[in-house]
Amino acid sequence: MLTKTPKVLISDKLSPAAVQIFKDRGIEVDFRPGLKPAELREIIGAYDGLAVRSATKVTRELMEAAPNLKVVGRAGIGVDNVDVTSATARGIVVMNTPFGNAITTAEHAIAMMFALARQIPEASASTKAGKWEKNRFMGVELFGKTLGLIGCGNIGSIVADRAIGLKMKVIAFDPFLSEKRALDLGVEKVELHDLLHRADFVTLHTPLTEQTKNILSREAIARMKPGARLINCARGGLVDEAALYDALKSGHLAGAALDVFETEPATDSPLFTLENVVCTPHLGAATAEAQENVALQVADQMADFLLTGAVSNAINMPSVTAEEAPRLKPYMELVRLIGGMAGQLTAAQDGAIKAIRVEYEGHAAELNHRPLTAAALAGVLTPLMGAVNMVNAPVLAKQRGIEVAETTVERSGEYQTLVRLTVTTDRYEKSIAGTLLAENRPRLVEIKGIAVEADFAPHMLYVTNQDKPGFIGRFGMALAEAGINIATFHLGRAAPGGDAICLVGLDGPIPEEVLAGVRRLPLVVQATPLAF
Ligand SMILES: NC(=O)C1=CN([C@@H]2O[C@H](COP(=O)(O)OP(=O)(O)OC[C@H]3O[C@@H](n4cnc5c(N)ncnc54)[C@H](O)[C@@H]3O)[C@@H](O)[C@H]2O)C=CC1
Ligand SMILES: O=C(O)CCC(=O)C(=O)O
Repeated sequence: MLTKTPKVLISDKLSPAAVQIFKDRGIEVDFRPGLKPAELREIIGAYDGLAVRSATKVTRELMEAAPNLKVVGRAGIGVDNVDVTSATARGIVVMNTPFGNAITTAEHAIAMMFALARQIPEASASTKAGKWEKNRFMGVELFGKTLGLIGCGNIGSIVADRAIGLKMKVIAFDPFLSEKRALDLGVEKVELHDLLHRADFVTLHTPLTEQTKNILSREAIARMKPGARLINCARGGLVDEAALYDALKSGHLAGAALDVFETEPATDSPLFTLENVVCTPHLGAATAEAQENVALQVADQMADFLLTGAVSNAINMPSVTAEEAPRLKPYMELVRLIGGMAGQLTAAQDGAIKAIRVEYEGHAAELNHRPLTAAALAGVLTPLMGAVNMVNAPVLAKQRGIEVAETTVERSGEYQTLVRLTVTTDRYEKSIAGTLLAENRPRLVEIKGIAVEADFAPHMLYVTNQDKPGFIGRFGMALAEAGINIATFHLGRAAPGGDAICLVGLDGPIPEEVLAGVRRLPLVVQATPLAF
């Protein structure tokens, strides 16, 4: 959430509805579709948000030039034009609009199937050329034919529904499709080789990922039923275009309808020379309704995020609803503080973190924990690794083999609400707990199981000492002699004469030589400056 007016750039042709939403929500917006990559890199540094369709390539290089960028919004479904890994590493939220253009794209796939079955584009061109070639265009019926869906998610299932209405038999290959869902949709779940062997029409509806890339390889195309027809309204990289050309040219396949291509814009392709190929220029989502839907949705989602912290349809972070965002806000601050304290103490003692556990007690147990845990991780990791936020923290923790656990205890203990964070390193386990007081004021209540009640201050000094007479006087003198004012002073101990803690709020950072002096005092075990 920002304190200054956020600034958003729209770099692709989005419906003007998006511009209006941003303006209405009080966000500064620039609408500049068609910028060249170098031009975009030059200006992106000024923006908090970037809204795109598929033309803008949101690369690592672009994001490196965007220190203020917090969110990339994709007005559409596929995010293969966004380097999500780099965005996550830089703490940038990537959102899409998973439903707004699904019906439109499914309708396009059905339209392409009809176009293929009845050779409509060729017949139209011939008729307009005054040829009246009634005998040239002999089609096939869809009725009773088998349609094979590769990918049966949002779009695939709408295609299935429409195809069943056309009395086609629908079979689907999708490893994530449950038998129950398949039954509900009225489709038969099959393996890919079975689908290729049986389908008269094959239609692709998967995202382009490392797993799906080239899913219709030369071998897979060779296994398709002779005379089958292929429809691709998903992504070009799913199909081996050279192998498809050969299969169409040899007559193994009867036709293909392609909305998407390996390289776009596709202005030249051997496939364009074939009569039995129908092409559209990535028009799957191109209806007035779909474009209005995705533009409104992306602008609202981005505005919610920038103005309130609410997160919907993010690819790389847990959701936070608009209702939850204000309730979570004070807890975000609390976990940032206790996480930051744990991180600073860990950094000072130089231990490799093995595990981080976050416990939510009382009211805190009722909240949406995933974003809170992500914010707590960010708090811990920032002092160790630099700018970490709740987007990249879980990934960074995983990369470093840190085990992350959450627990909830619904009944309250001494405090109505409590969050306790425990960091386990090679050498120790250290926990810090905090609560929220009236007006959501964060309050530290426990360090290493020792009760210490303290407010957080921008500059603090954390000292552990032996609980013996003389420490407080010598410590106070050491600071006083250096002209350092103690703003707040809190003590806690495990047992009389045992380990003790002293937490001091200071008006400014403690100078190195004074810190060294404190560390040399008798009874002091360690002293760590903290900044929040
Ligand atoms: N031509 C166009 O203008 C448009 C194209 N699209 C493309 O359509 C794709 C699908 O969109 P939705 O259906 O909304 O996505 P979705 O996420 O709802 O469905 C994708 C389905 O693919 C399945 N899948 C994943 N890996 C698979 C694999 N290895 N083999 C088989 N199935 C696999 C998933 O389980 C999921 O059910 C998008 O990712 C996008 O690339 C989307 C909108 C417009
Ligand atoms: O924005 C567009 O026109 C393309 C839509 C698309 O490919 C998608 O939503 O994945």
